[in-house]
Amino acid sequence: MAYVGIFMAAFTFLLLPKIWQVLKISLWRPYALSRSFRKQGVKGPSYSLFSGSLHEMKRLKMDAAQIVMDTTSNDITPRVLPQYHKWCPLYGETILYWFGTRPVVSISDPDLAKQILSNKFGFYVKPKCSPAIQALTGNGVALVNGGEWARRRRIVNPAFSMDKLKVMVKRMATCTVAMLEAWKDEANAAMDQCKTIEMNGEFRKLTAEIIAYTAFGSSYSQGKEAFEAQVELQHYCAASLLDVLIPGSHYLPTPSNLQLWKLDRRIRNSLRDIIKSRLKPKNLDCNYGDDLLGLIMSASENSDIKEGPKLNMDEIVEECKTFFFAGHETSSNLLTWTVFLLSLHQDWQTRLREEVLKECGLEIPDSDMLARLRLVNMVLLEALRLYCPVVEMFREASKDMKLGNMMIPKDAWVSIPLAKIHRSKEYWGEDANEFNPIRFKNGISKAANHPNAFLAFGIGPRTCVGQNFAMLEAKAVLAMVLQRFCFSLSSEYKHAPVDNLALQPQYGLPIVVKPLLAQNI
Ligand code: HEM
Repeated sequence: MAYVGIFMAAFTFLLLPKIWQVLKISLWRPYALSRSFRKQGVKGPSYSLFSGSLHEMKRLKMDAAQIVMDTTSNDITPRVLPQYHKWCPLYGETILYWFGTRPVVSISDPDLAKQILSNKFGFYVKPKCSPAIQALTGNGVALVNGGEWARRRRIVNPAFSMDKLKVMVKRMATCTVAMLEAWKDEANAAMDQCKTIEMNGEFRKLTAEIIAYTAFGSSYSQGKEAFEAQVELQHYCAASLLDVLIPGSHYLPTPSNLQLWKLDRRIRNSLRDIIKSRLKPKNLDCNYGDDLLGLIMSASENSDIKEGPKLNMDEIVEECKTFFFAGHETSSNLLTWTVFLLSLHQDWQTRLREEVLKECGLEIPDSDMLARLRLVNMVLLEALRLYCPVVEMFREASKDMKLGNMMIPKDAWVSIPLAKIHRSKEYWGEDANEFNPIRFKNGISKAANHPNAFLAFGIGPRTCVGQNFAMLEAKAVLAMVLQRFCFSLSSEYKHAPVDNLALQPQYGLPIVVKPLLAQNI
């Protein structure tokens, strides 16, 4: 009898509160929040126990992945953001849905997006990612929040200043020449001097080379090894994005966790070795080199940061991973989609080639030449608008927040679907889905009838730290391609943009390249 009493007492005091907690999170809160949002005029798909809207989203994504679009259509939302394509006609532009038990409010109004992304007090924070995503992207400046973020951003910023980037253009060009030489050899070996090349794969390799070279300079081959493991890791993460997260499951030695831990160890060890080799013999003037790693190590030593210590070894490792992840997928996809658009719009390809030959001749472009490429810049921005590598951004409300006419409760997420905002007719006009680089002739803020309708690099304090790097890299690579080749879309191409952590062509981008005979470079 006594045991039963003890059991009942334990049940009452230990288990009941837990059960109540689970019921509150998985039943009561979704019910109460759905009601409260409905009163504020915000509707959405109904909540399913534990999985929220995840199963529906997964199903819609799987169905969308079967669609092959018309090659000339730039309307990628049904394929890339199928959930909004289905839900918006039913519930309106602002939608409440559920990542498991977590409420997410999707915002498509640039004014509200600006309020979220530019919040002065940092009340909308970056949401905590799954351990797999953290291992992949690095728990660096892109993921941390608050004072920790400010400390890291201050250390990282100077490495991306324009004068430092100018030096890096040479390294970007060196990597590009090697790739283009290989293309030329392959094309010249063909009877008709034409060669079909899968551009997405080529640009991924190239941007990985560039980031490894600009990040690690002389330690480049060691850095490449680490980054190759990171690419492998990406396959595990992309597959698990819409899985329902079971608390604690990342500690279990499942086959995929074991593989993930192994890759993570390999990445860390390689990066630690590189950093250690820079530290000895100890550099007295704290000059660790002019590559990204060296600049960050120097900035960390020299900075007059009051709050908190300078970056330690593990933190530098995380920043290196962040640069690689943030810097190579996005940039390669910008190049991929720009080449795709220029293959379809041969008139623009000719115009850009004329501009490049006028400003750079047949020389390897330097940063001053690149700065004069106005049309190239406009085309890159238009490619970023139509095929933005990051299709959606998320933030978490760190306290109850008033947003427009809505109350966003603490812990709720807000999503900003860039790909949708970028093709809204309300902001971009009737030709929102057309390729029209001229719209950027007076700069980004005047391209649409709302100054914040272009969000490819984010806005506010957490805007992309590598955007100048990315634009210089894209201009340099594109200019060098245009100097040497004309190109057109292969008949094998299937138009199927897909969001695998960045916007990619699902079946690759086969492009027919032909060396320009007049340009013997
Ligand atoms: C076309 C190329 C690129 C695009 C479209 C892009 C896009 C973005 C976007 C949208 C954000 C903001 C994300 C958010 O607020 O949730 C971001 C942040 C960031 N990007 Fe990029 N990015 C590109 C290239 C790069 C490169 C080349 C690097 C570094 C080498 C880089 C490093 C970062 C970092 C570190 C952050 C986090 C900044 C912070 O939170 O303070 N990005 N990027």
